[in-house]
Amino acid sequence: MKDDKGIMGANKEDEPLFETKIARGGAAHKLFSFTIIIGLVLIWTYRLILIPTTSRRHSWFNGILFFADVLLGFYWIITQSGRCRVVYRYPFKDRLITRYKEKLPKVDIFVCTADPILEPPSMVMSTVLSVMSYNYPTEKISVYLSDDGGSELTFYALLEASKFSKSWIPFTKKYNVEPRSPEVYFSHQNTHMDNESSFAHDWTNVKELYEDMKSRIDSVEAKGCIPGEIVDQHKGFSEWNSKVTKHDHQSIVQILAHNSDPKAVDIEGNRLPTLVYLSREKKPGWPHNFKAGAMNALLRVSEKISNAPIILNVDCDMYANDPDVIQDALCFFLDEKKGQQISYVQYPQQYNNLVKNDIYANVNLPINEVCVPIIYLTMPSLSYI
Ligand SMILES: O=c1ccn([C@@H]2O[C@H](COP(=O)(O)OP(=O)(O)O[C@H]3O[C@H](CO)[C@@H](O)[C@H](O)[C@H]3O)[C@@H](O)[C@H]2O)c(=O)[nH]1
Ligand SMILES: [Mn+2]
Repeated sequence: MKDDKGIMGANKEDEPLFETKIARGGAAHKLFSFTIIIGLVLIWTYRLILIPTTSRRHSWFNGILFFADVLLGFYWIITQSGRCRVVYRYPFKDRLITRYKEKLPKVDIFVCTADPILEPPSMVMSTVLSVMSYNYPTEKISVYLSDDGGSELTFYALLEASKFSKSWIPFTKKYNVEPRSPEVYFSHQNTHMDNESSFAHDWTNVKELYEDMKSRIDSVEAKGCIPGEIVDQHKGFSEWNSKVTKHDHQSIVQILAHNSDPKAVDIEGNRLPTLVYLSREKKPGWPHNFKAGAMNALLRVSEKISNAPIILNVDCDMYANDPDVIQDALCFFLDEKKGQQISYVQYPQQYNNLVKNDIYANVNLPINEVCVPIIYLTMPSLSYI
């Protein structure tokens, strides 16, 4: 008998957490590219050698054409850099879970919003609820909403979302529903369930709670201010007064749930993720640096509250269409051999609600469906609502 890595097979602890495979057909693509490069060089040579000398106007015009050909060829060559050696990466979540169990790291999730009119709070809450319900130990997740709109409407919406999360999170995990954005989930599954199963019962119940929450948020938004009886429900509203505007206000930080608080539990008694509202200080004349500025403020605030080693960032108009997003990313960060070289994992984005003609080509067919199709099957992606 040899050692563990011999006859007995590879030591489980040594197995990598992700695998990189080179796509097939690389040689054929290189050959194809090479023939195009030859074509390009021939066109350039043709232009250079056969510059018409009959008139100055002709040679000037031909010079411009030569320049255009060189530019187009150059751009084409640059695009080849991403296609000549396509690799696919496959994370092994099961190995991650069995190896790390209780030792899985804490994760801070940053959601940025900037304007309650352009980015309606009910939409932002679906994003927040989708990230709160990832398949990951809830006591290790902290969700921070950065509100550059400095709006009490967004704060109110987050308060509503924190109450609804007590039903939404256990529902998603019990039935493994996908996607975890309640707005997208219920708009895909909008038929009435009339059977007697416990799923149908829970589904109807949670859908009703969701619709109620959404209509409360939307009606407060339509009014443009928070009714007095709601203001009395939470001391956080005292941060707002008539002087607070989007561009001029003090820092506002409100912790709506903390996962070390034994009272912060869902309807089944499981710990809730930490949930924090942040609206960083703004003063007229001081550059706030948009999303980058918001991320800096989020780093400083989260450092004091949860200080997780891993940070996940989403825009407020996104949702994760795969609840295992965190586990997938951790396979790259925690891989014993290669993890130290990785500081950043980016998921592909897909766009929803596009107009039929997609005049700005947002659906990005060449990249999403031709160049990296397998990544879509194996990697989670963040989607725009
Ligand atoms: O002062 C600001 C301005 C924007 N945002 C947020 O930043 C995000 C992105 O802004 P958006 O205007 O929606 O830009 P998009 O073009 O939709 O987003 C793409 O482009 C951005 C800037 O290039 C990147 O930051 C995003 O991640 C990327 O998805 C949104 O959540 C905003 O709420 C702020 O937090 N503060
Ligand atoms: Mn956006």
